[in-house]
Amino acid sequence: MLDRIRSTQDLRSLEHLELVRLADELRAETLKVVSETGGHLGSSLGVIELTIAIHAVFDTPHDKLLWDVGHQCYPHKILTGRRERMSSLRKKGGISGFTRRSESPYDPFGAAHSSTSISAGLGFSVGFDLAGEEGHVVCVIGDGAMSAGMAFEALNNAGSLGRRLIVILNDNDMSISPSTGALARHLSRIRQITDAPEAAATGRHNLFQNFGLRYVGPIDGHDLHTLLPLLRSLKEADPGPILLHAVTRKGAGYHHAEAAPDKFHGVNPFDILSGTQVKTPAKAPVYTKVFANALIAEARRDKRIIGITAAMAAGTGIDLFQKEFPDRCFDVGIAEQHAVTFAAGLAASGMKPFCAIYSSFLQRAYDQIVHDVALQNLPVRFAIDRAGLVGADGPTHAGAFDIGYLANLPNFTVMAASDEAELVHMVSTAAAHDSGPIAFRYPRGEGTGISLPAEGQALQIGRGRIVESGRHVALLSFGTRLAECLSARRMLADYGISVTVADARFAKPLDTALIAELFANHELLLTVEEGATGGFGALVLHYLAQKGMLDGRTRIRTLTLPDHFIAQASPEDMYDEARLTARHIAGQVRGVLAPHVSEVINGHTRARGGHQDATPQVHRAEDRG
Ligand SMILES: Cc1ncc(C[n+]2csc(CCOP(=O)(O)OP(=O)(O)O)c2C)c(N)n1
Ligand SMILES: CC(=O)[C@@H](O)[C@H](O)COP(=O)(O)O
Ligand SMILES: [Mg+2]
Repeated sequence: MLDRIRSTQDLRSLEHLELVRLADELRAETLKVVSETGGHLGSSLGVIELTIAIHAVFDTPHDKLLWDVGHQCYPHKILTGRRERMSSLRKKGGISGFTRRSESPYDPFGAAHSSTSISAGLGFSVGFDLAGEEGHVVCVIGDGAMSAGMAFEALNNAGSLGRRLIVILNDNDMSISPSTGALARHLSRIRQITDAPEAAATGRHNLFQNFGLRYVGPIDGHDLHTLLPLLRSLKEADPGPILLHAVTRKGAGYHHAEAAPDKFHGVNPFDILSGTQVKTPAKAPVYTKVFANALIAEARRDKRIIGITAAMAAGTGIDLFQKEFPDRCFDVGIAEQHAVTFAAGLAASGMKPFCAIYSSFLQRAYDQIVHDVALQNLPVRFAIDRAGLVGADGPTHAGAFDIGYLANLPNFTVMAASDEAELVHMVSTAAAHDSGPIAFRYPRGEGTGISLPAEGQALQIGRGRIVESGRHVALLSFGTRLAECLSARRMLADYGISVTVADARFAKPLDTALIAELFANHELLLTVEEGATGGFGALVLHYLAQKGMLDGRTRIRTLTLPDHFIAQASPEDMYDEARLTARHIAGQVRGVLAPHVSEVINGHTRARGGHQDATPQVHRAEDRG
């Protein structure tokens, strides 16, 4: 059956029973693809029937189908002309793991960050009206995504505008982990109506109806015999917003995923029979685990320490904290804005809240960071995981901007761990720092393998460290590019170029003494960061300019992420494209010095402050204080 589908037009010509058979084939194909590529399995298996029914009833791509988050879009992609390319899913040059406008007309709107579909869908609906065009808009949003404030902003507007819009709530009672919050309870109450008709009366006026949407359901989201006629009737219904409540099972049709829907939310390639995922042996602990253990150690000493996550308990390691401190741990649902201001309230009440949020998801809470935290100088601690480039999730999940968007805020202290030992110390530093907001960032994945300190030591705020000394060039790293800087140092030694490598540790407050010394005592200062332009390097330049030190005698370059979004690939390949690897750093040094390299190496450079041979007398590597 699947072989007959070249476009959704073909799908619309299938008989009912052929669609039922197609569902089995589509489920098997989705399972096979993801077992080979890895990716978001559970949510994709949960929408097989919904995907078929929507494309069978609506005239896609003219009618717009929006997938919230988009992580469940693999069956949609298989049915909309991308079947042959699915083996490239989430790989370099391959199919994205989320919907993308540039990929297909069947993807009218990109996604990956949750809870955007109703807003965008309403935009398309009003767009049809204003263009005088007939068209339907269907938004599929999960119960987890529905818990975000943005979804309610959209419902509020949709309910009042009264435009034609079909919202399908894909309710599997799961986010990544089990759904939390009052909405989850409300949905479970509504779901019970199917089992207890007498309860129907009480369920009549549910939340969605009170928002002005016609509510239909709850129905079995896996039953095509129900879905197909119902969607056809909704398509012909009078214009106005409708919410269809479809009850599904995350991982439906694959027993391993149904039994452990959290474990099968995002998977590595796996063996279908056993459900065993392929895992490369870890060379070092992952940063997330190091953070969680360090926070637990601090929380044992200080009962004011609170852990907060926005529906990413496992992803941030807060689930480990929750095991030991259930009363001091809060999963607020997909609600980053609320998480930040909730933390601000806790800080104002004398607690020590640690808000553990991925860098890219934290973008959603920027005004709360500025208005509720920075402006009031409240000591909220931000544990920013997935800083820098993350790999298969691609540009939507890149932690590219937090340095710039935090270090420009008054009262903030902004740190980046250069390795997992530094991360332990930064957790202690944040725990001890009660005079204002403080953030520390660290990447997805494994550390360097450096031995971890038995106990974290609070760092002296605003102090960086020299890791290796040299004479000609200084590499000042902010974050985990430090390892690449040390490799570049070894490469440059082969050309007779002697390199100092320093770990800035802080983007705010800057270690101005270290920067001034490095700048005064080297031919070239290079800053390196896993962030977009306008972050650490810009702040160093700003400082040197303000001090009138940019006199041309010392050269300076700032290495940052490029001014374009980098498509998914392995993190290594993405950093290669970003030109932030050791060979790029070394190449940049040689490029800048090229015309003068012999003078530089032989010490016959321009008249300078007489420090030619002095190794900068600043903080030593062992100086943790
Ligand atoms: C703003 C934002 N925060 C967090 C996430 C991480 N995330 C991806 S999927 C997901 C759970 C979504 O649950 P639901 O909408 O119910 O979809 P399901 O996986 O159950 O199909 C979360 C929290 C995200 N994508 N965007
Ligand atoms: C779809 C989504 O946003 C999450 O599932 C995200 O992909 C998790 O990222 P990590 O795999 O880095 O935890
Ligand atoms: Mg769900």
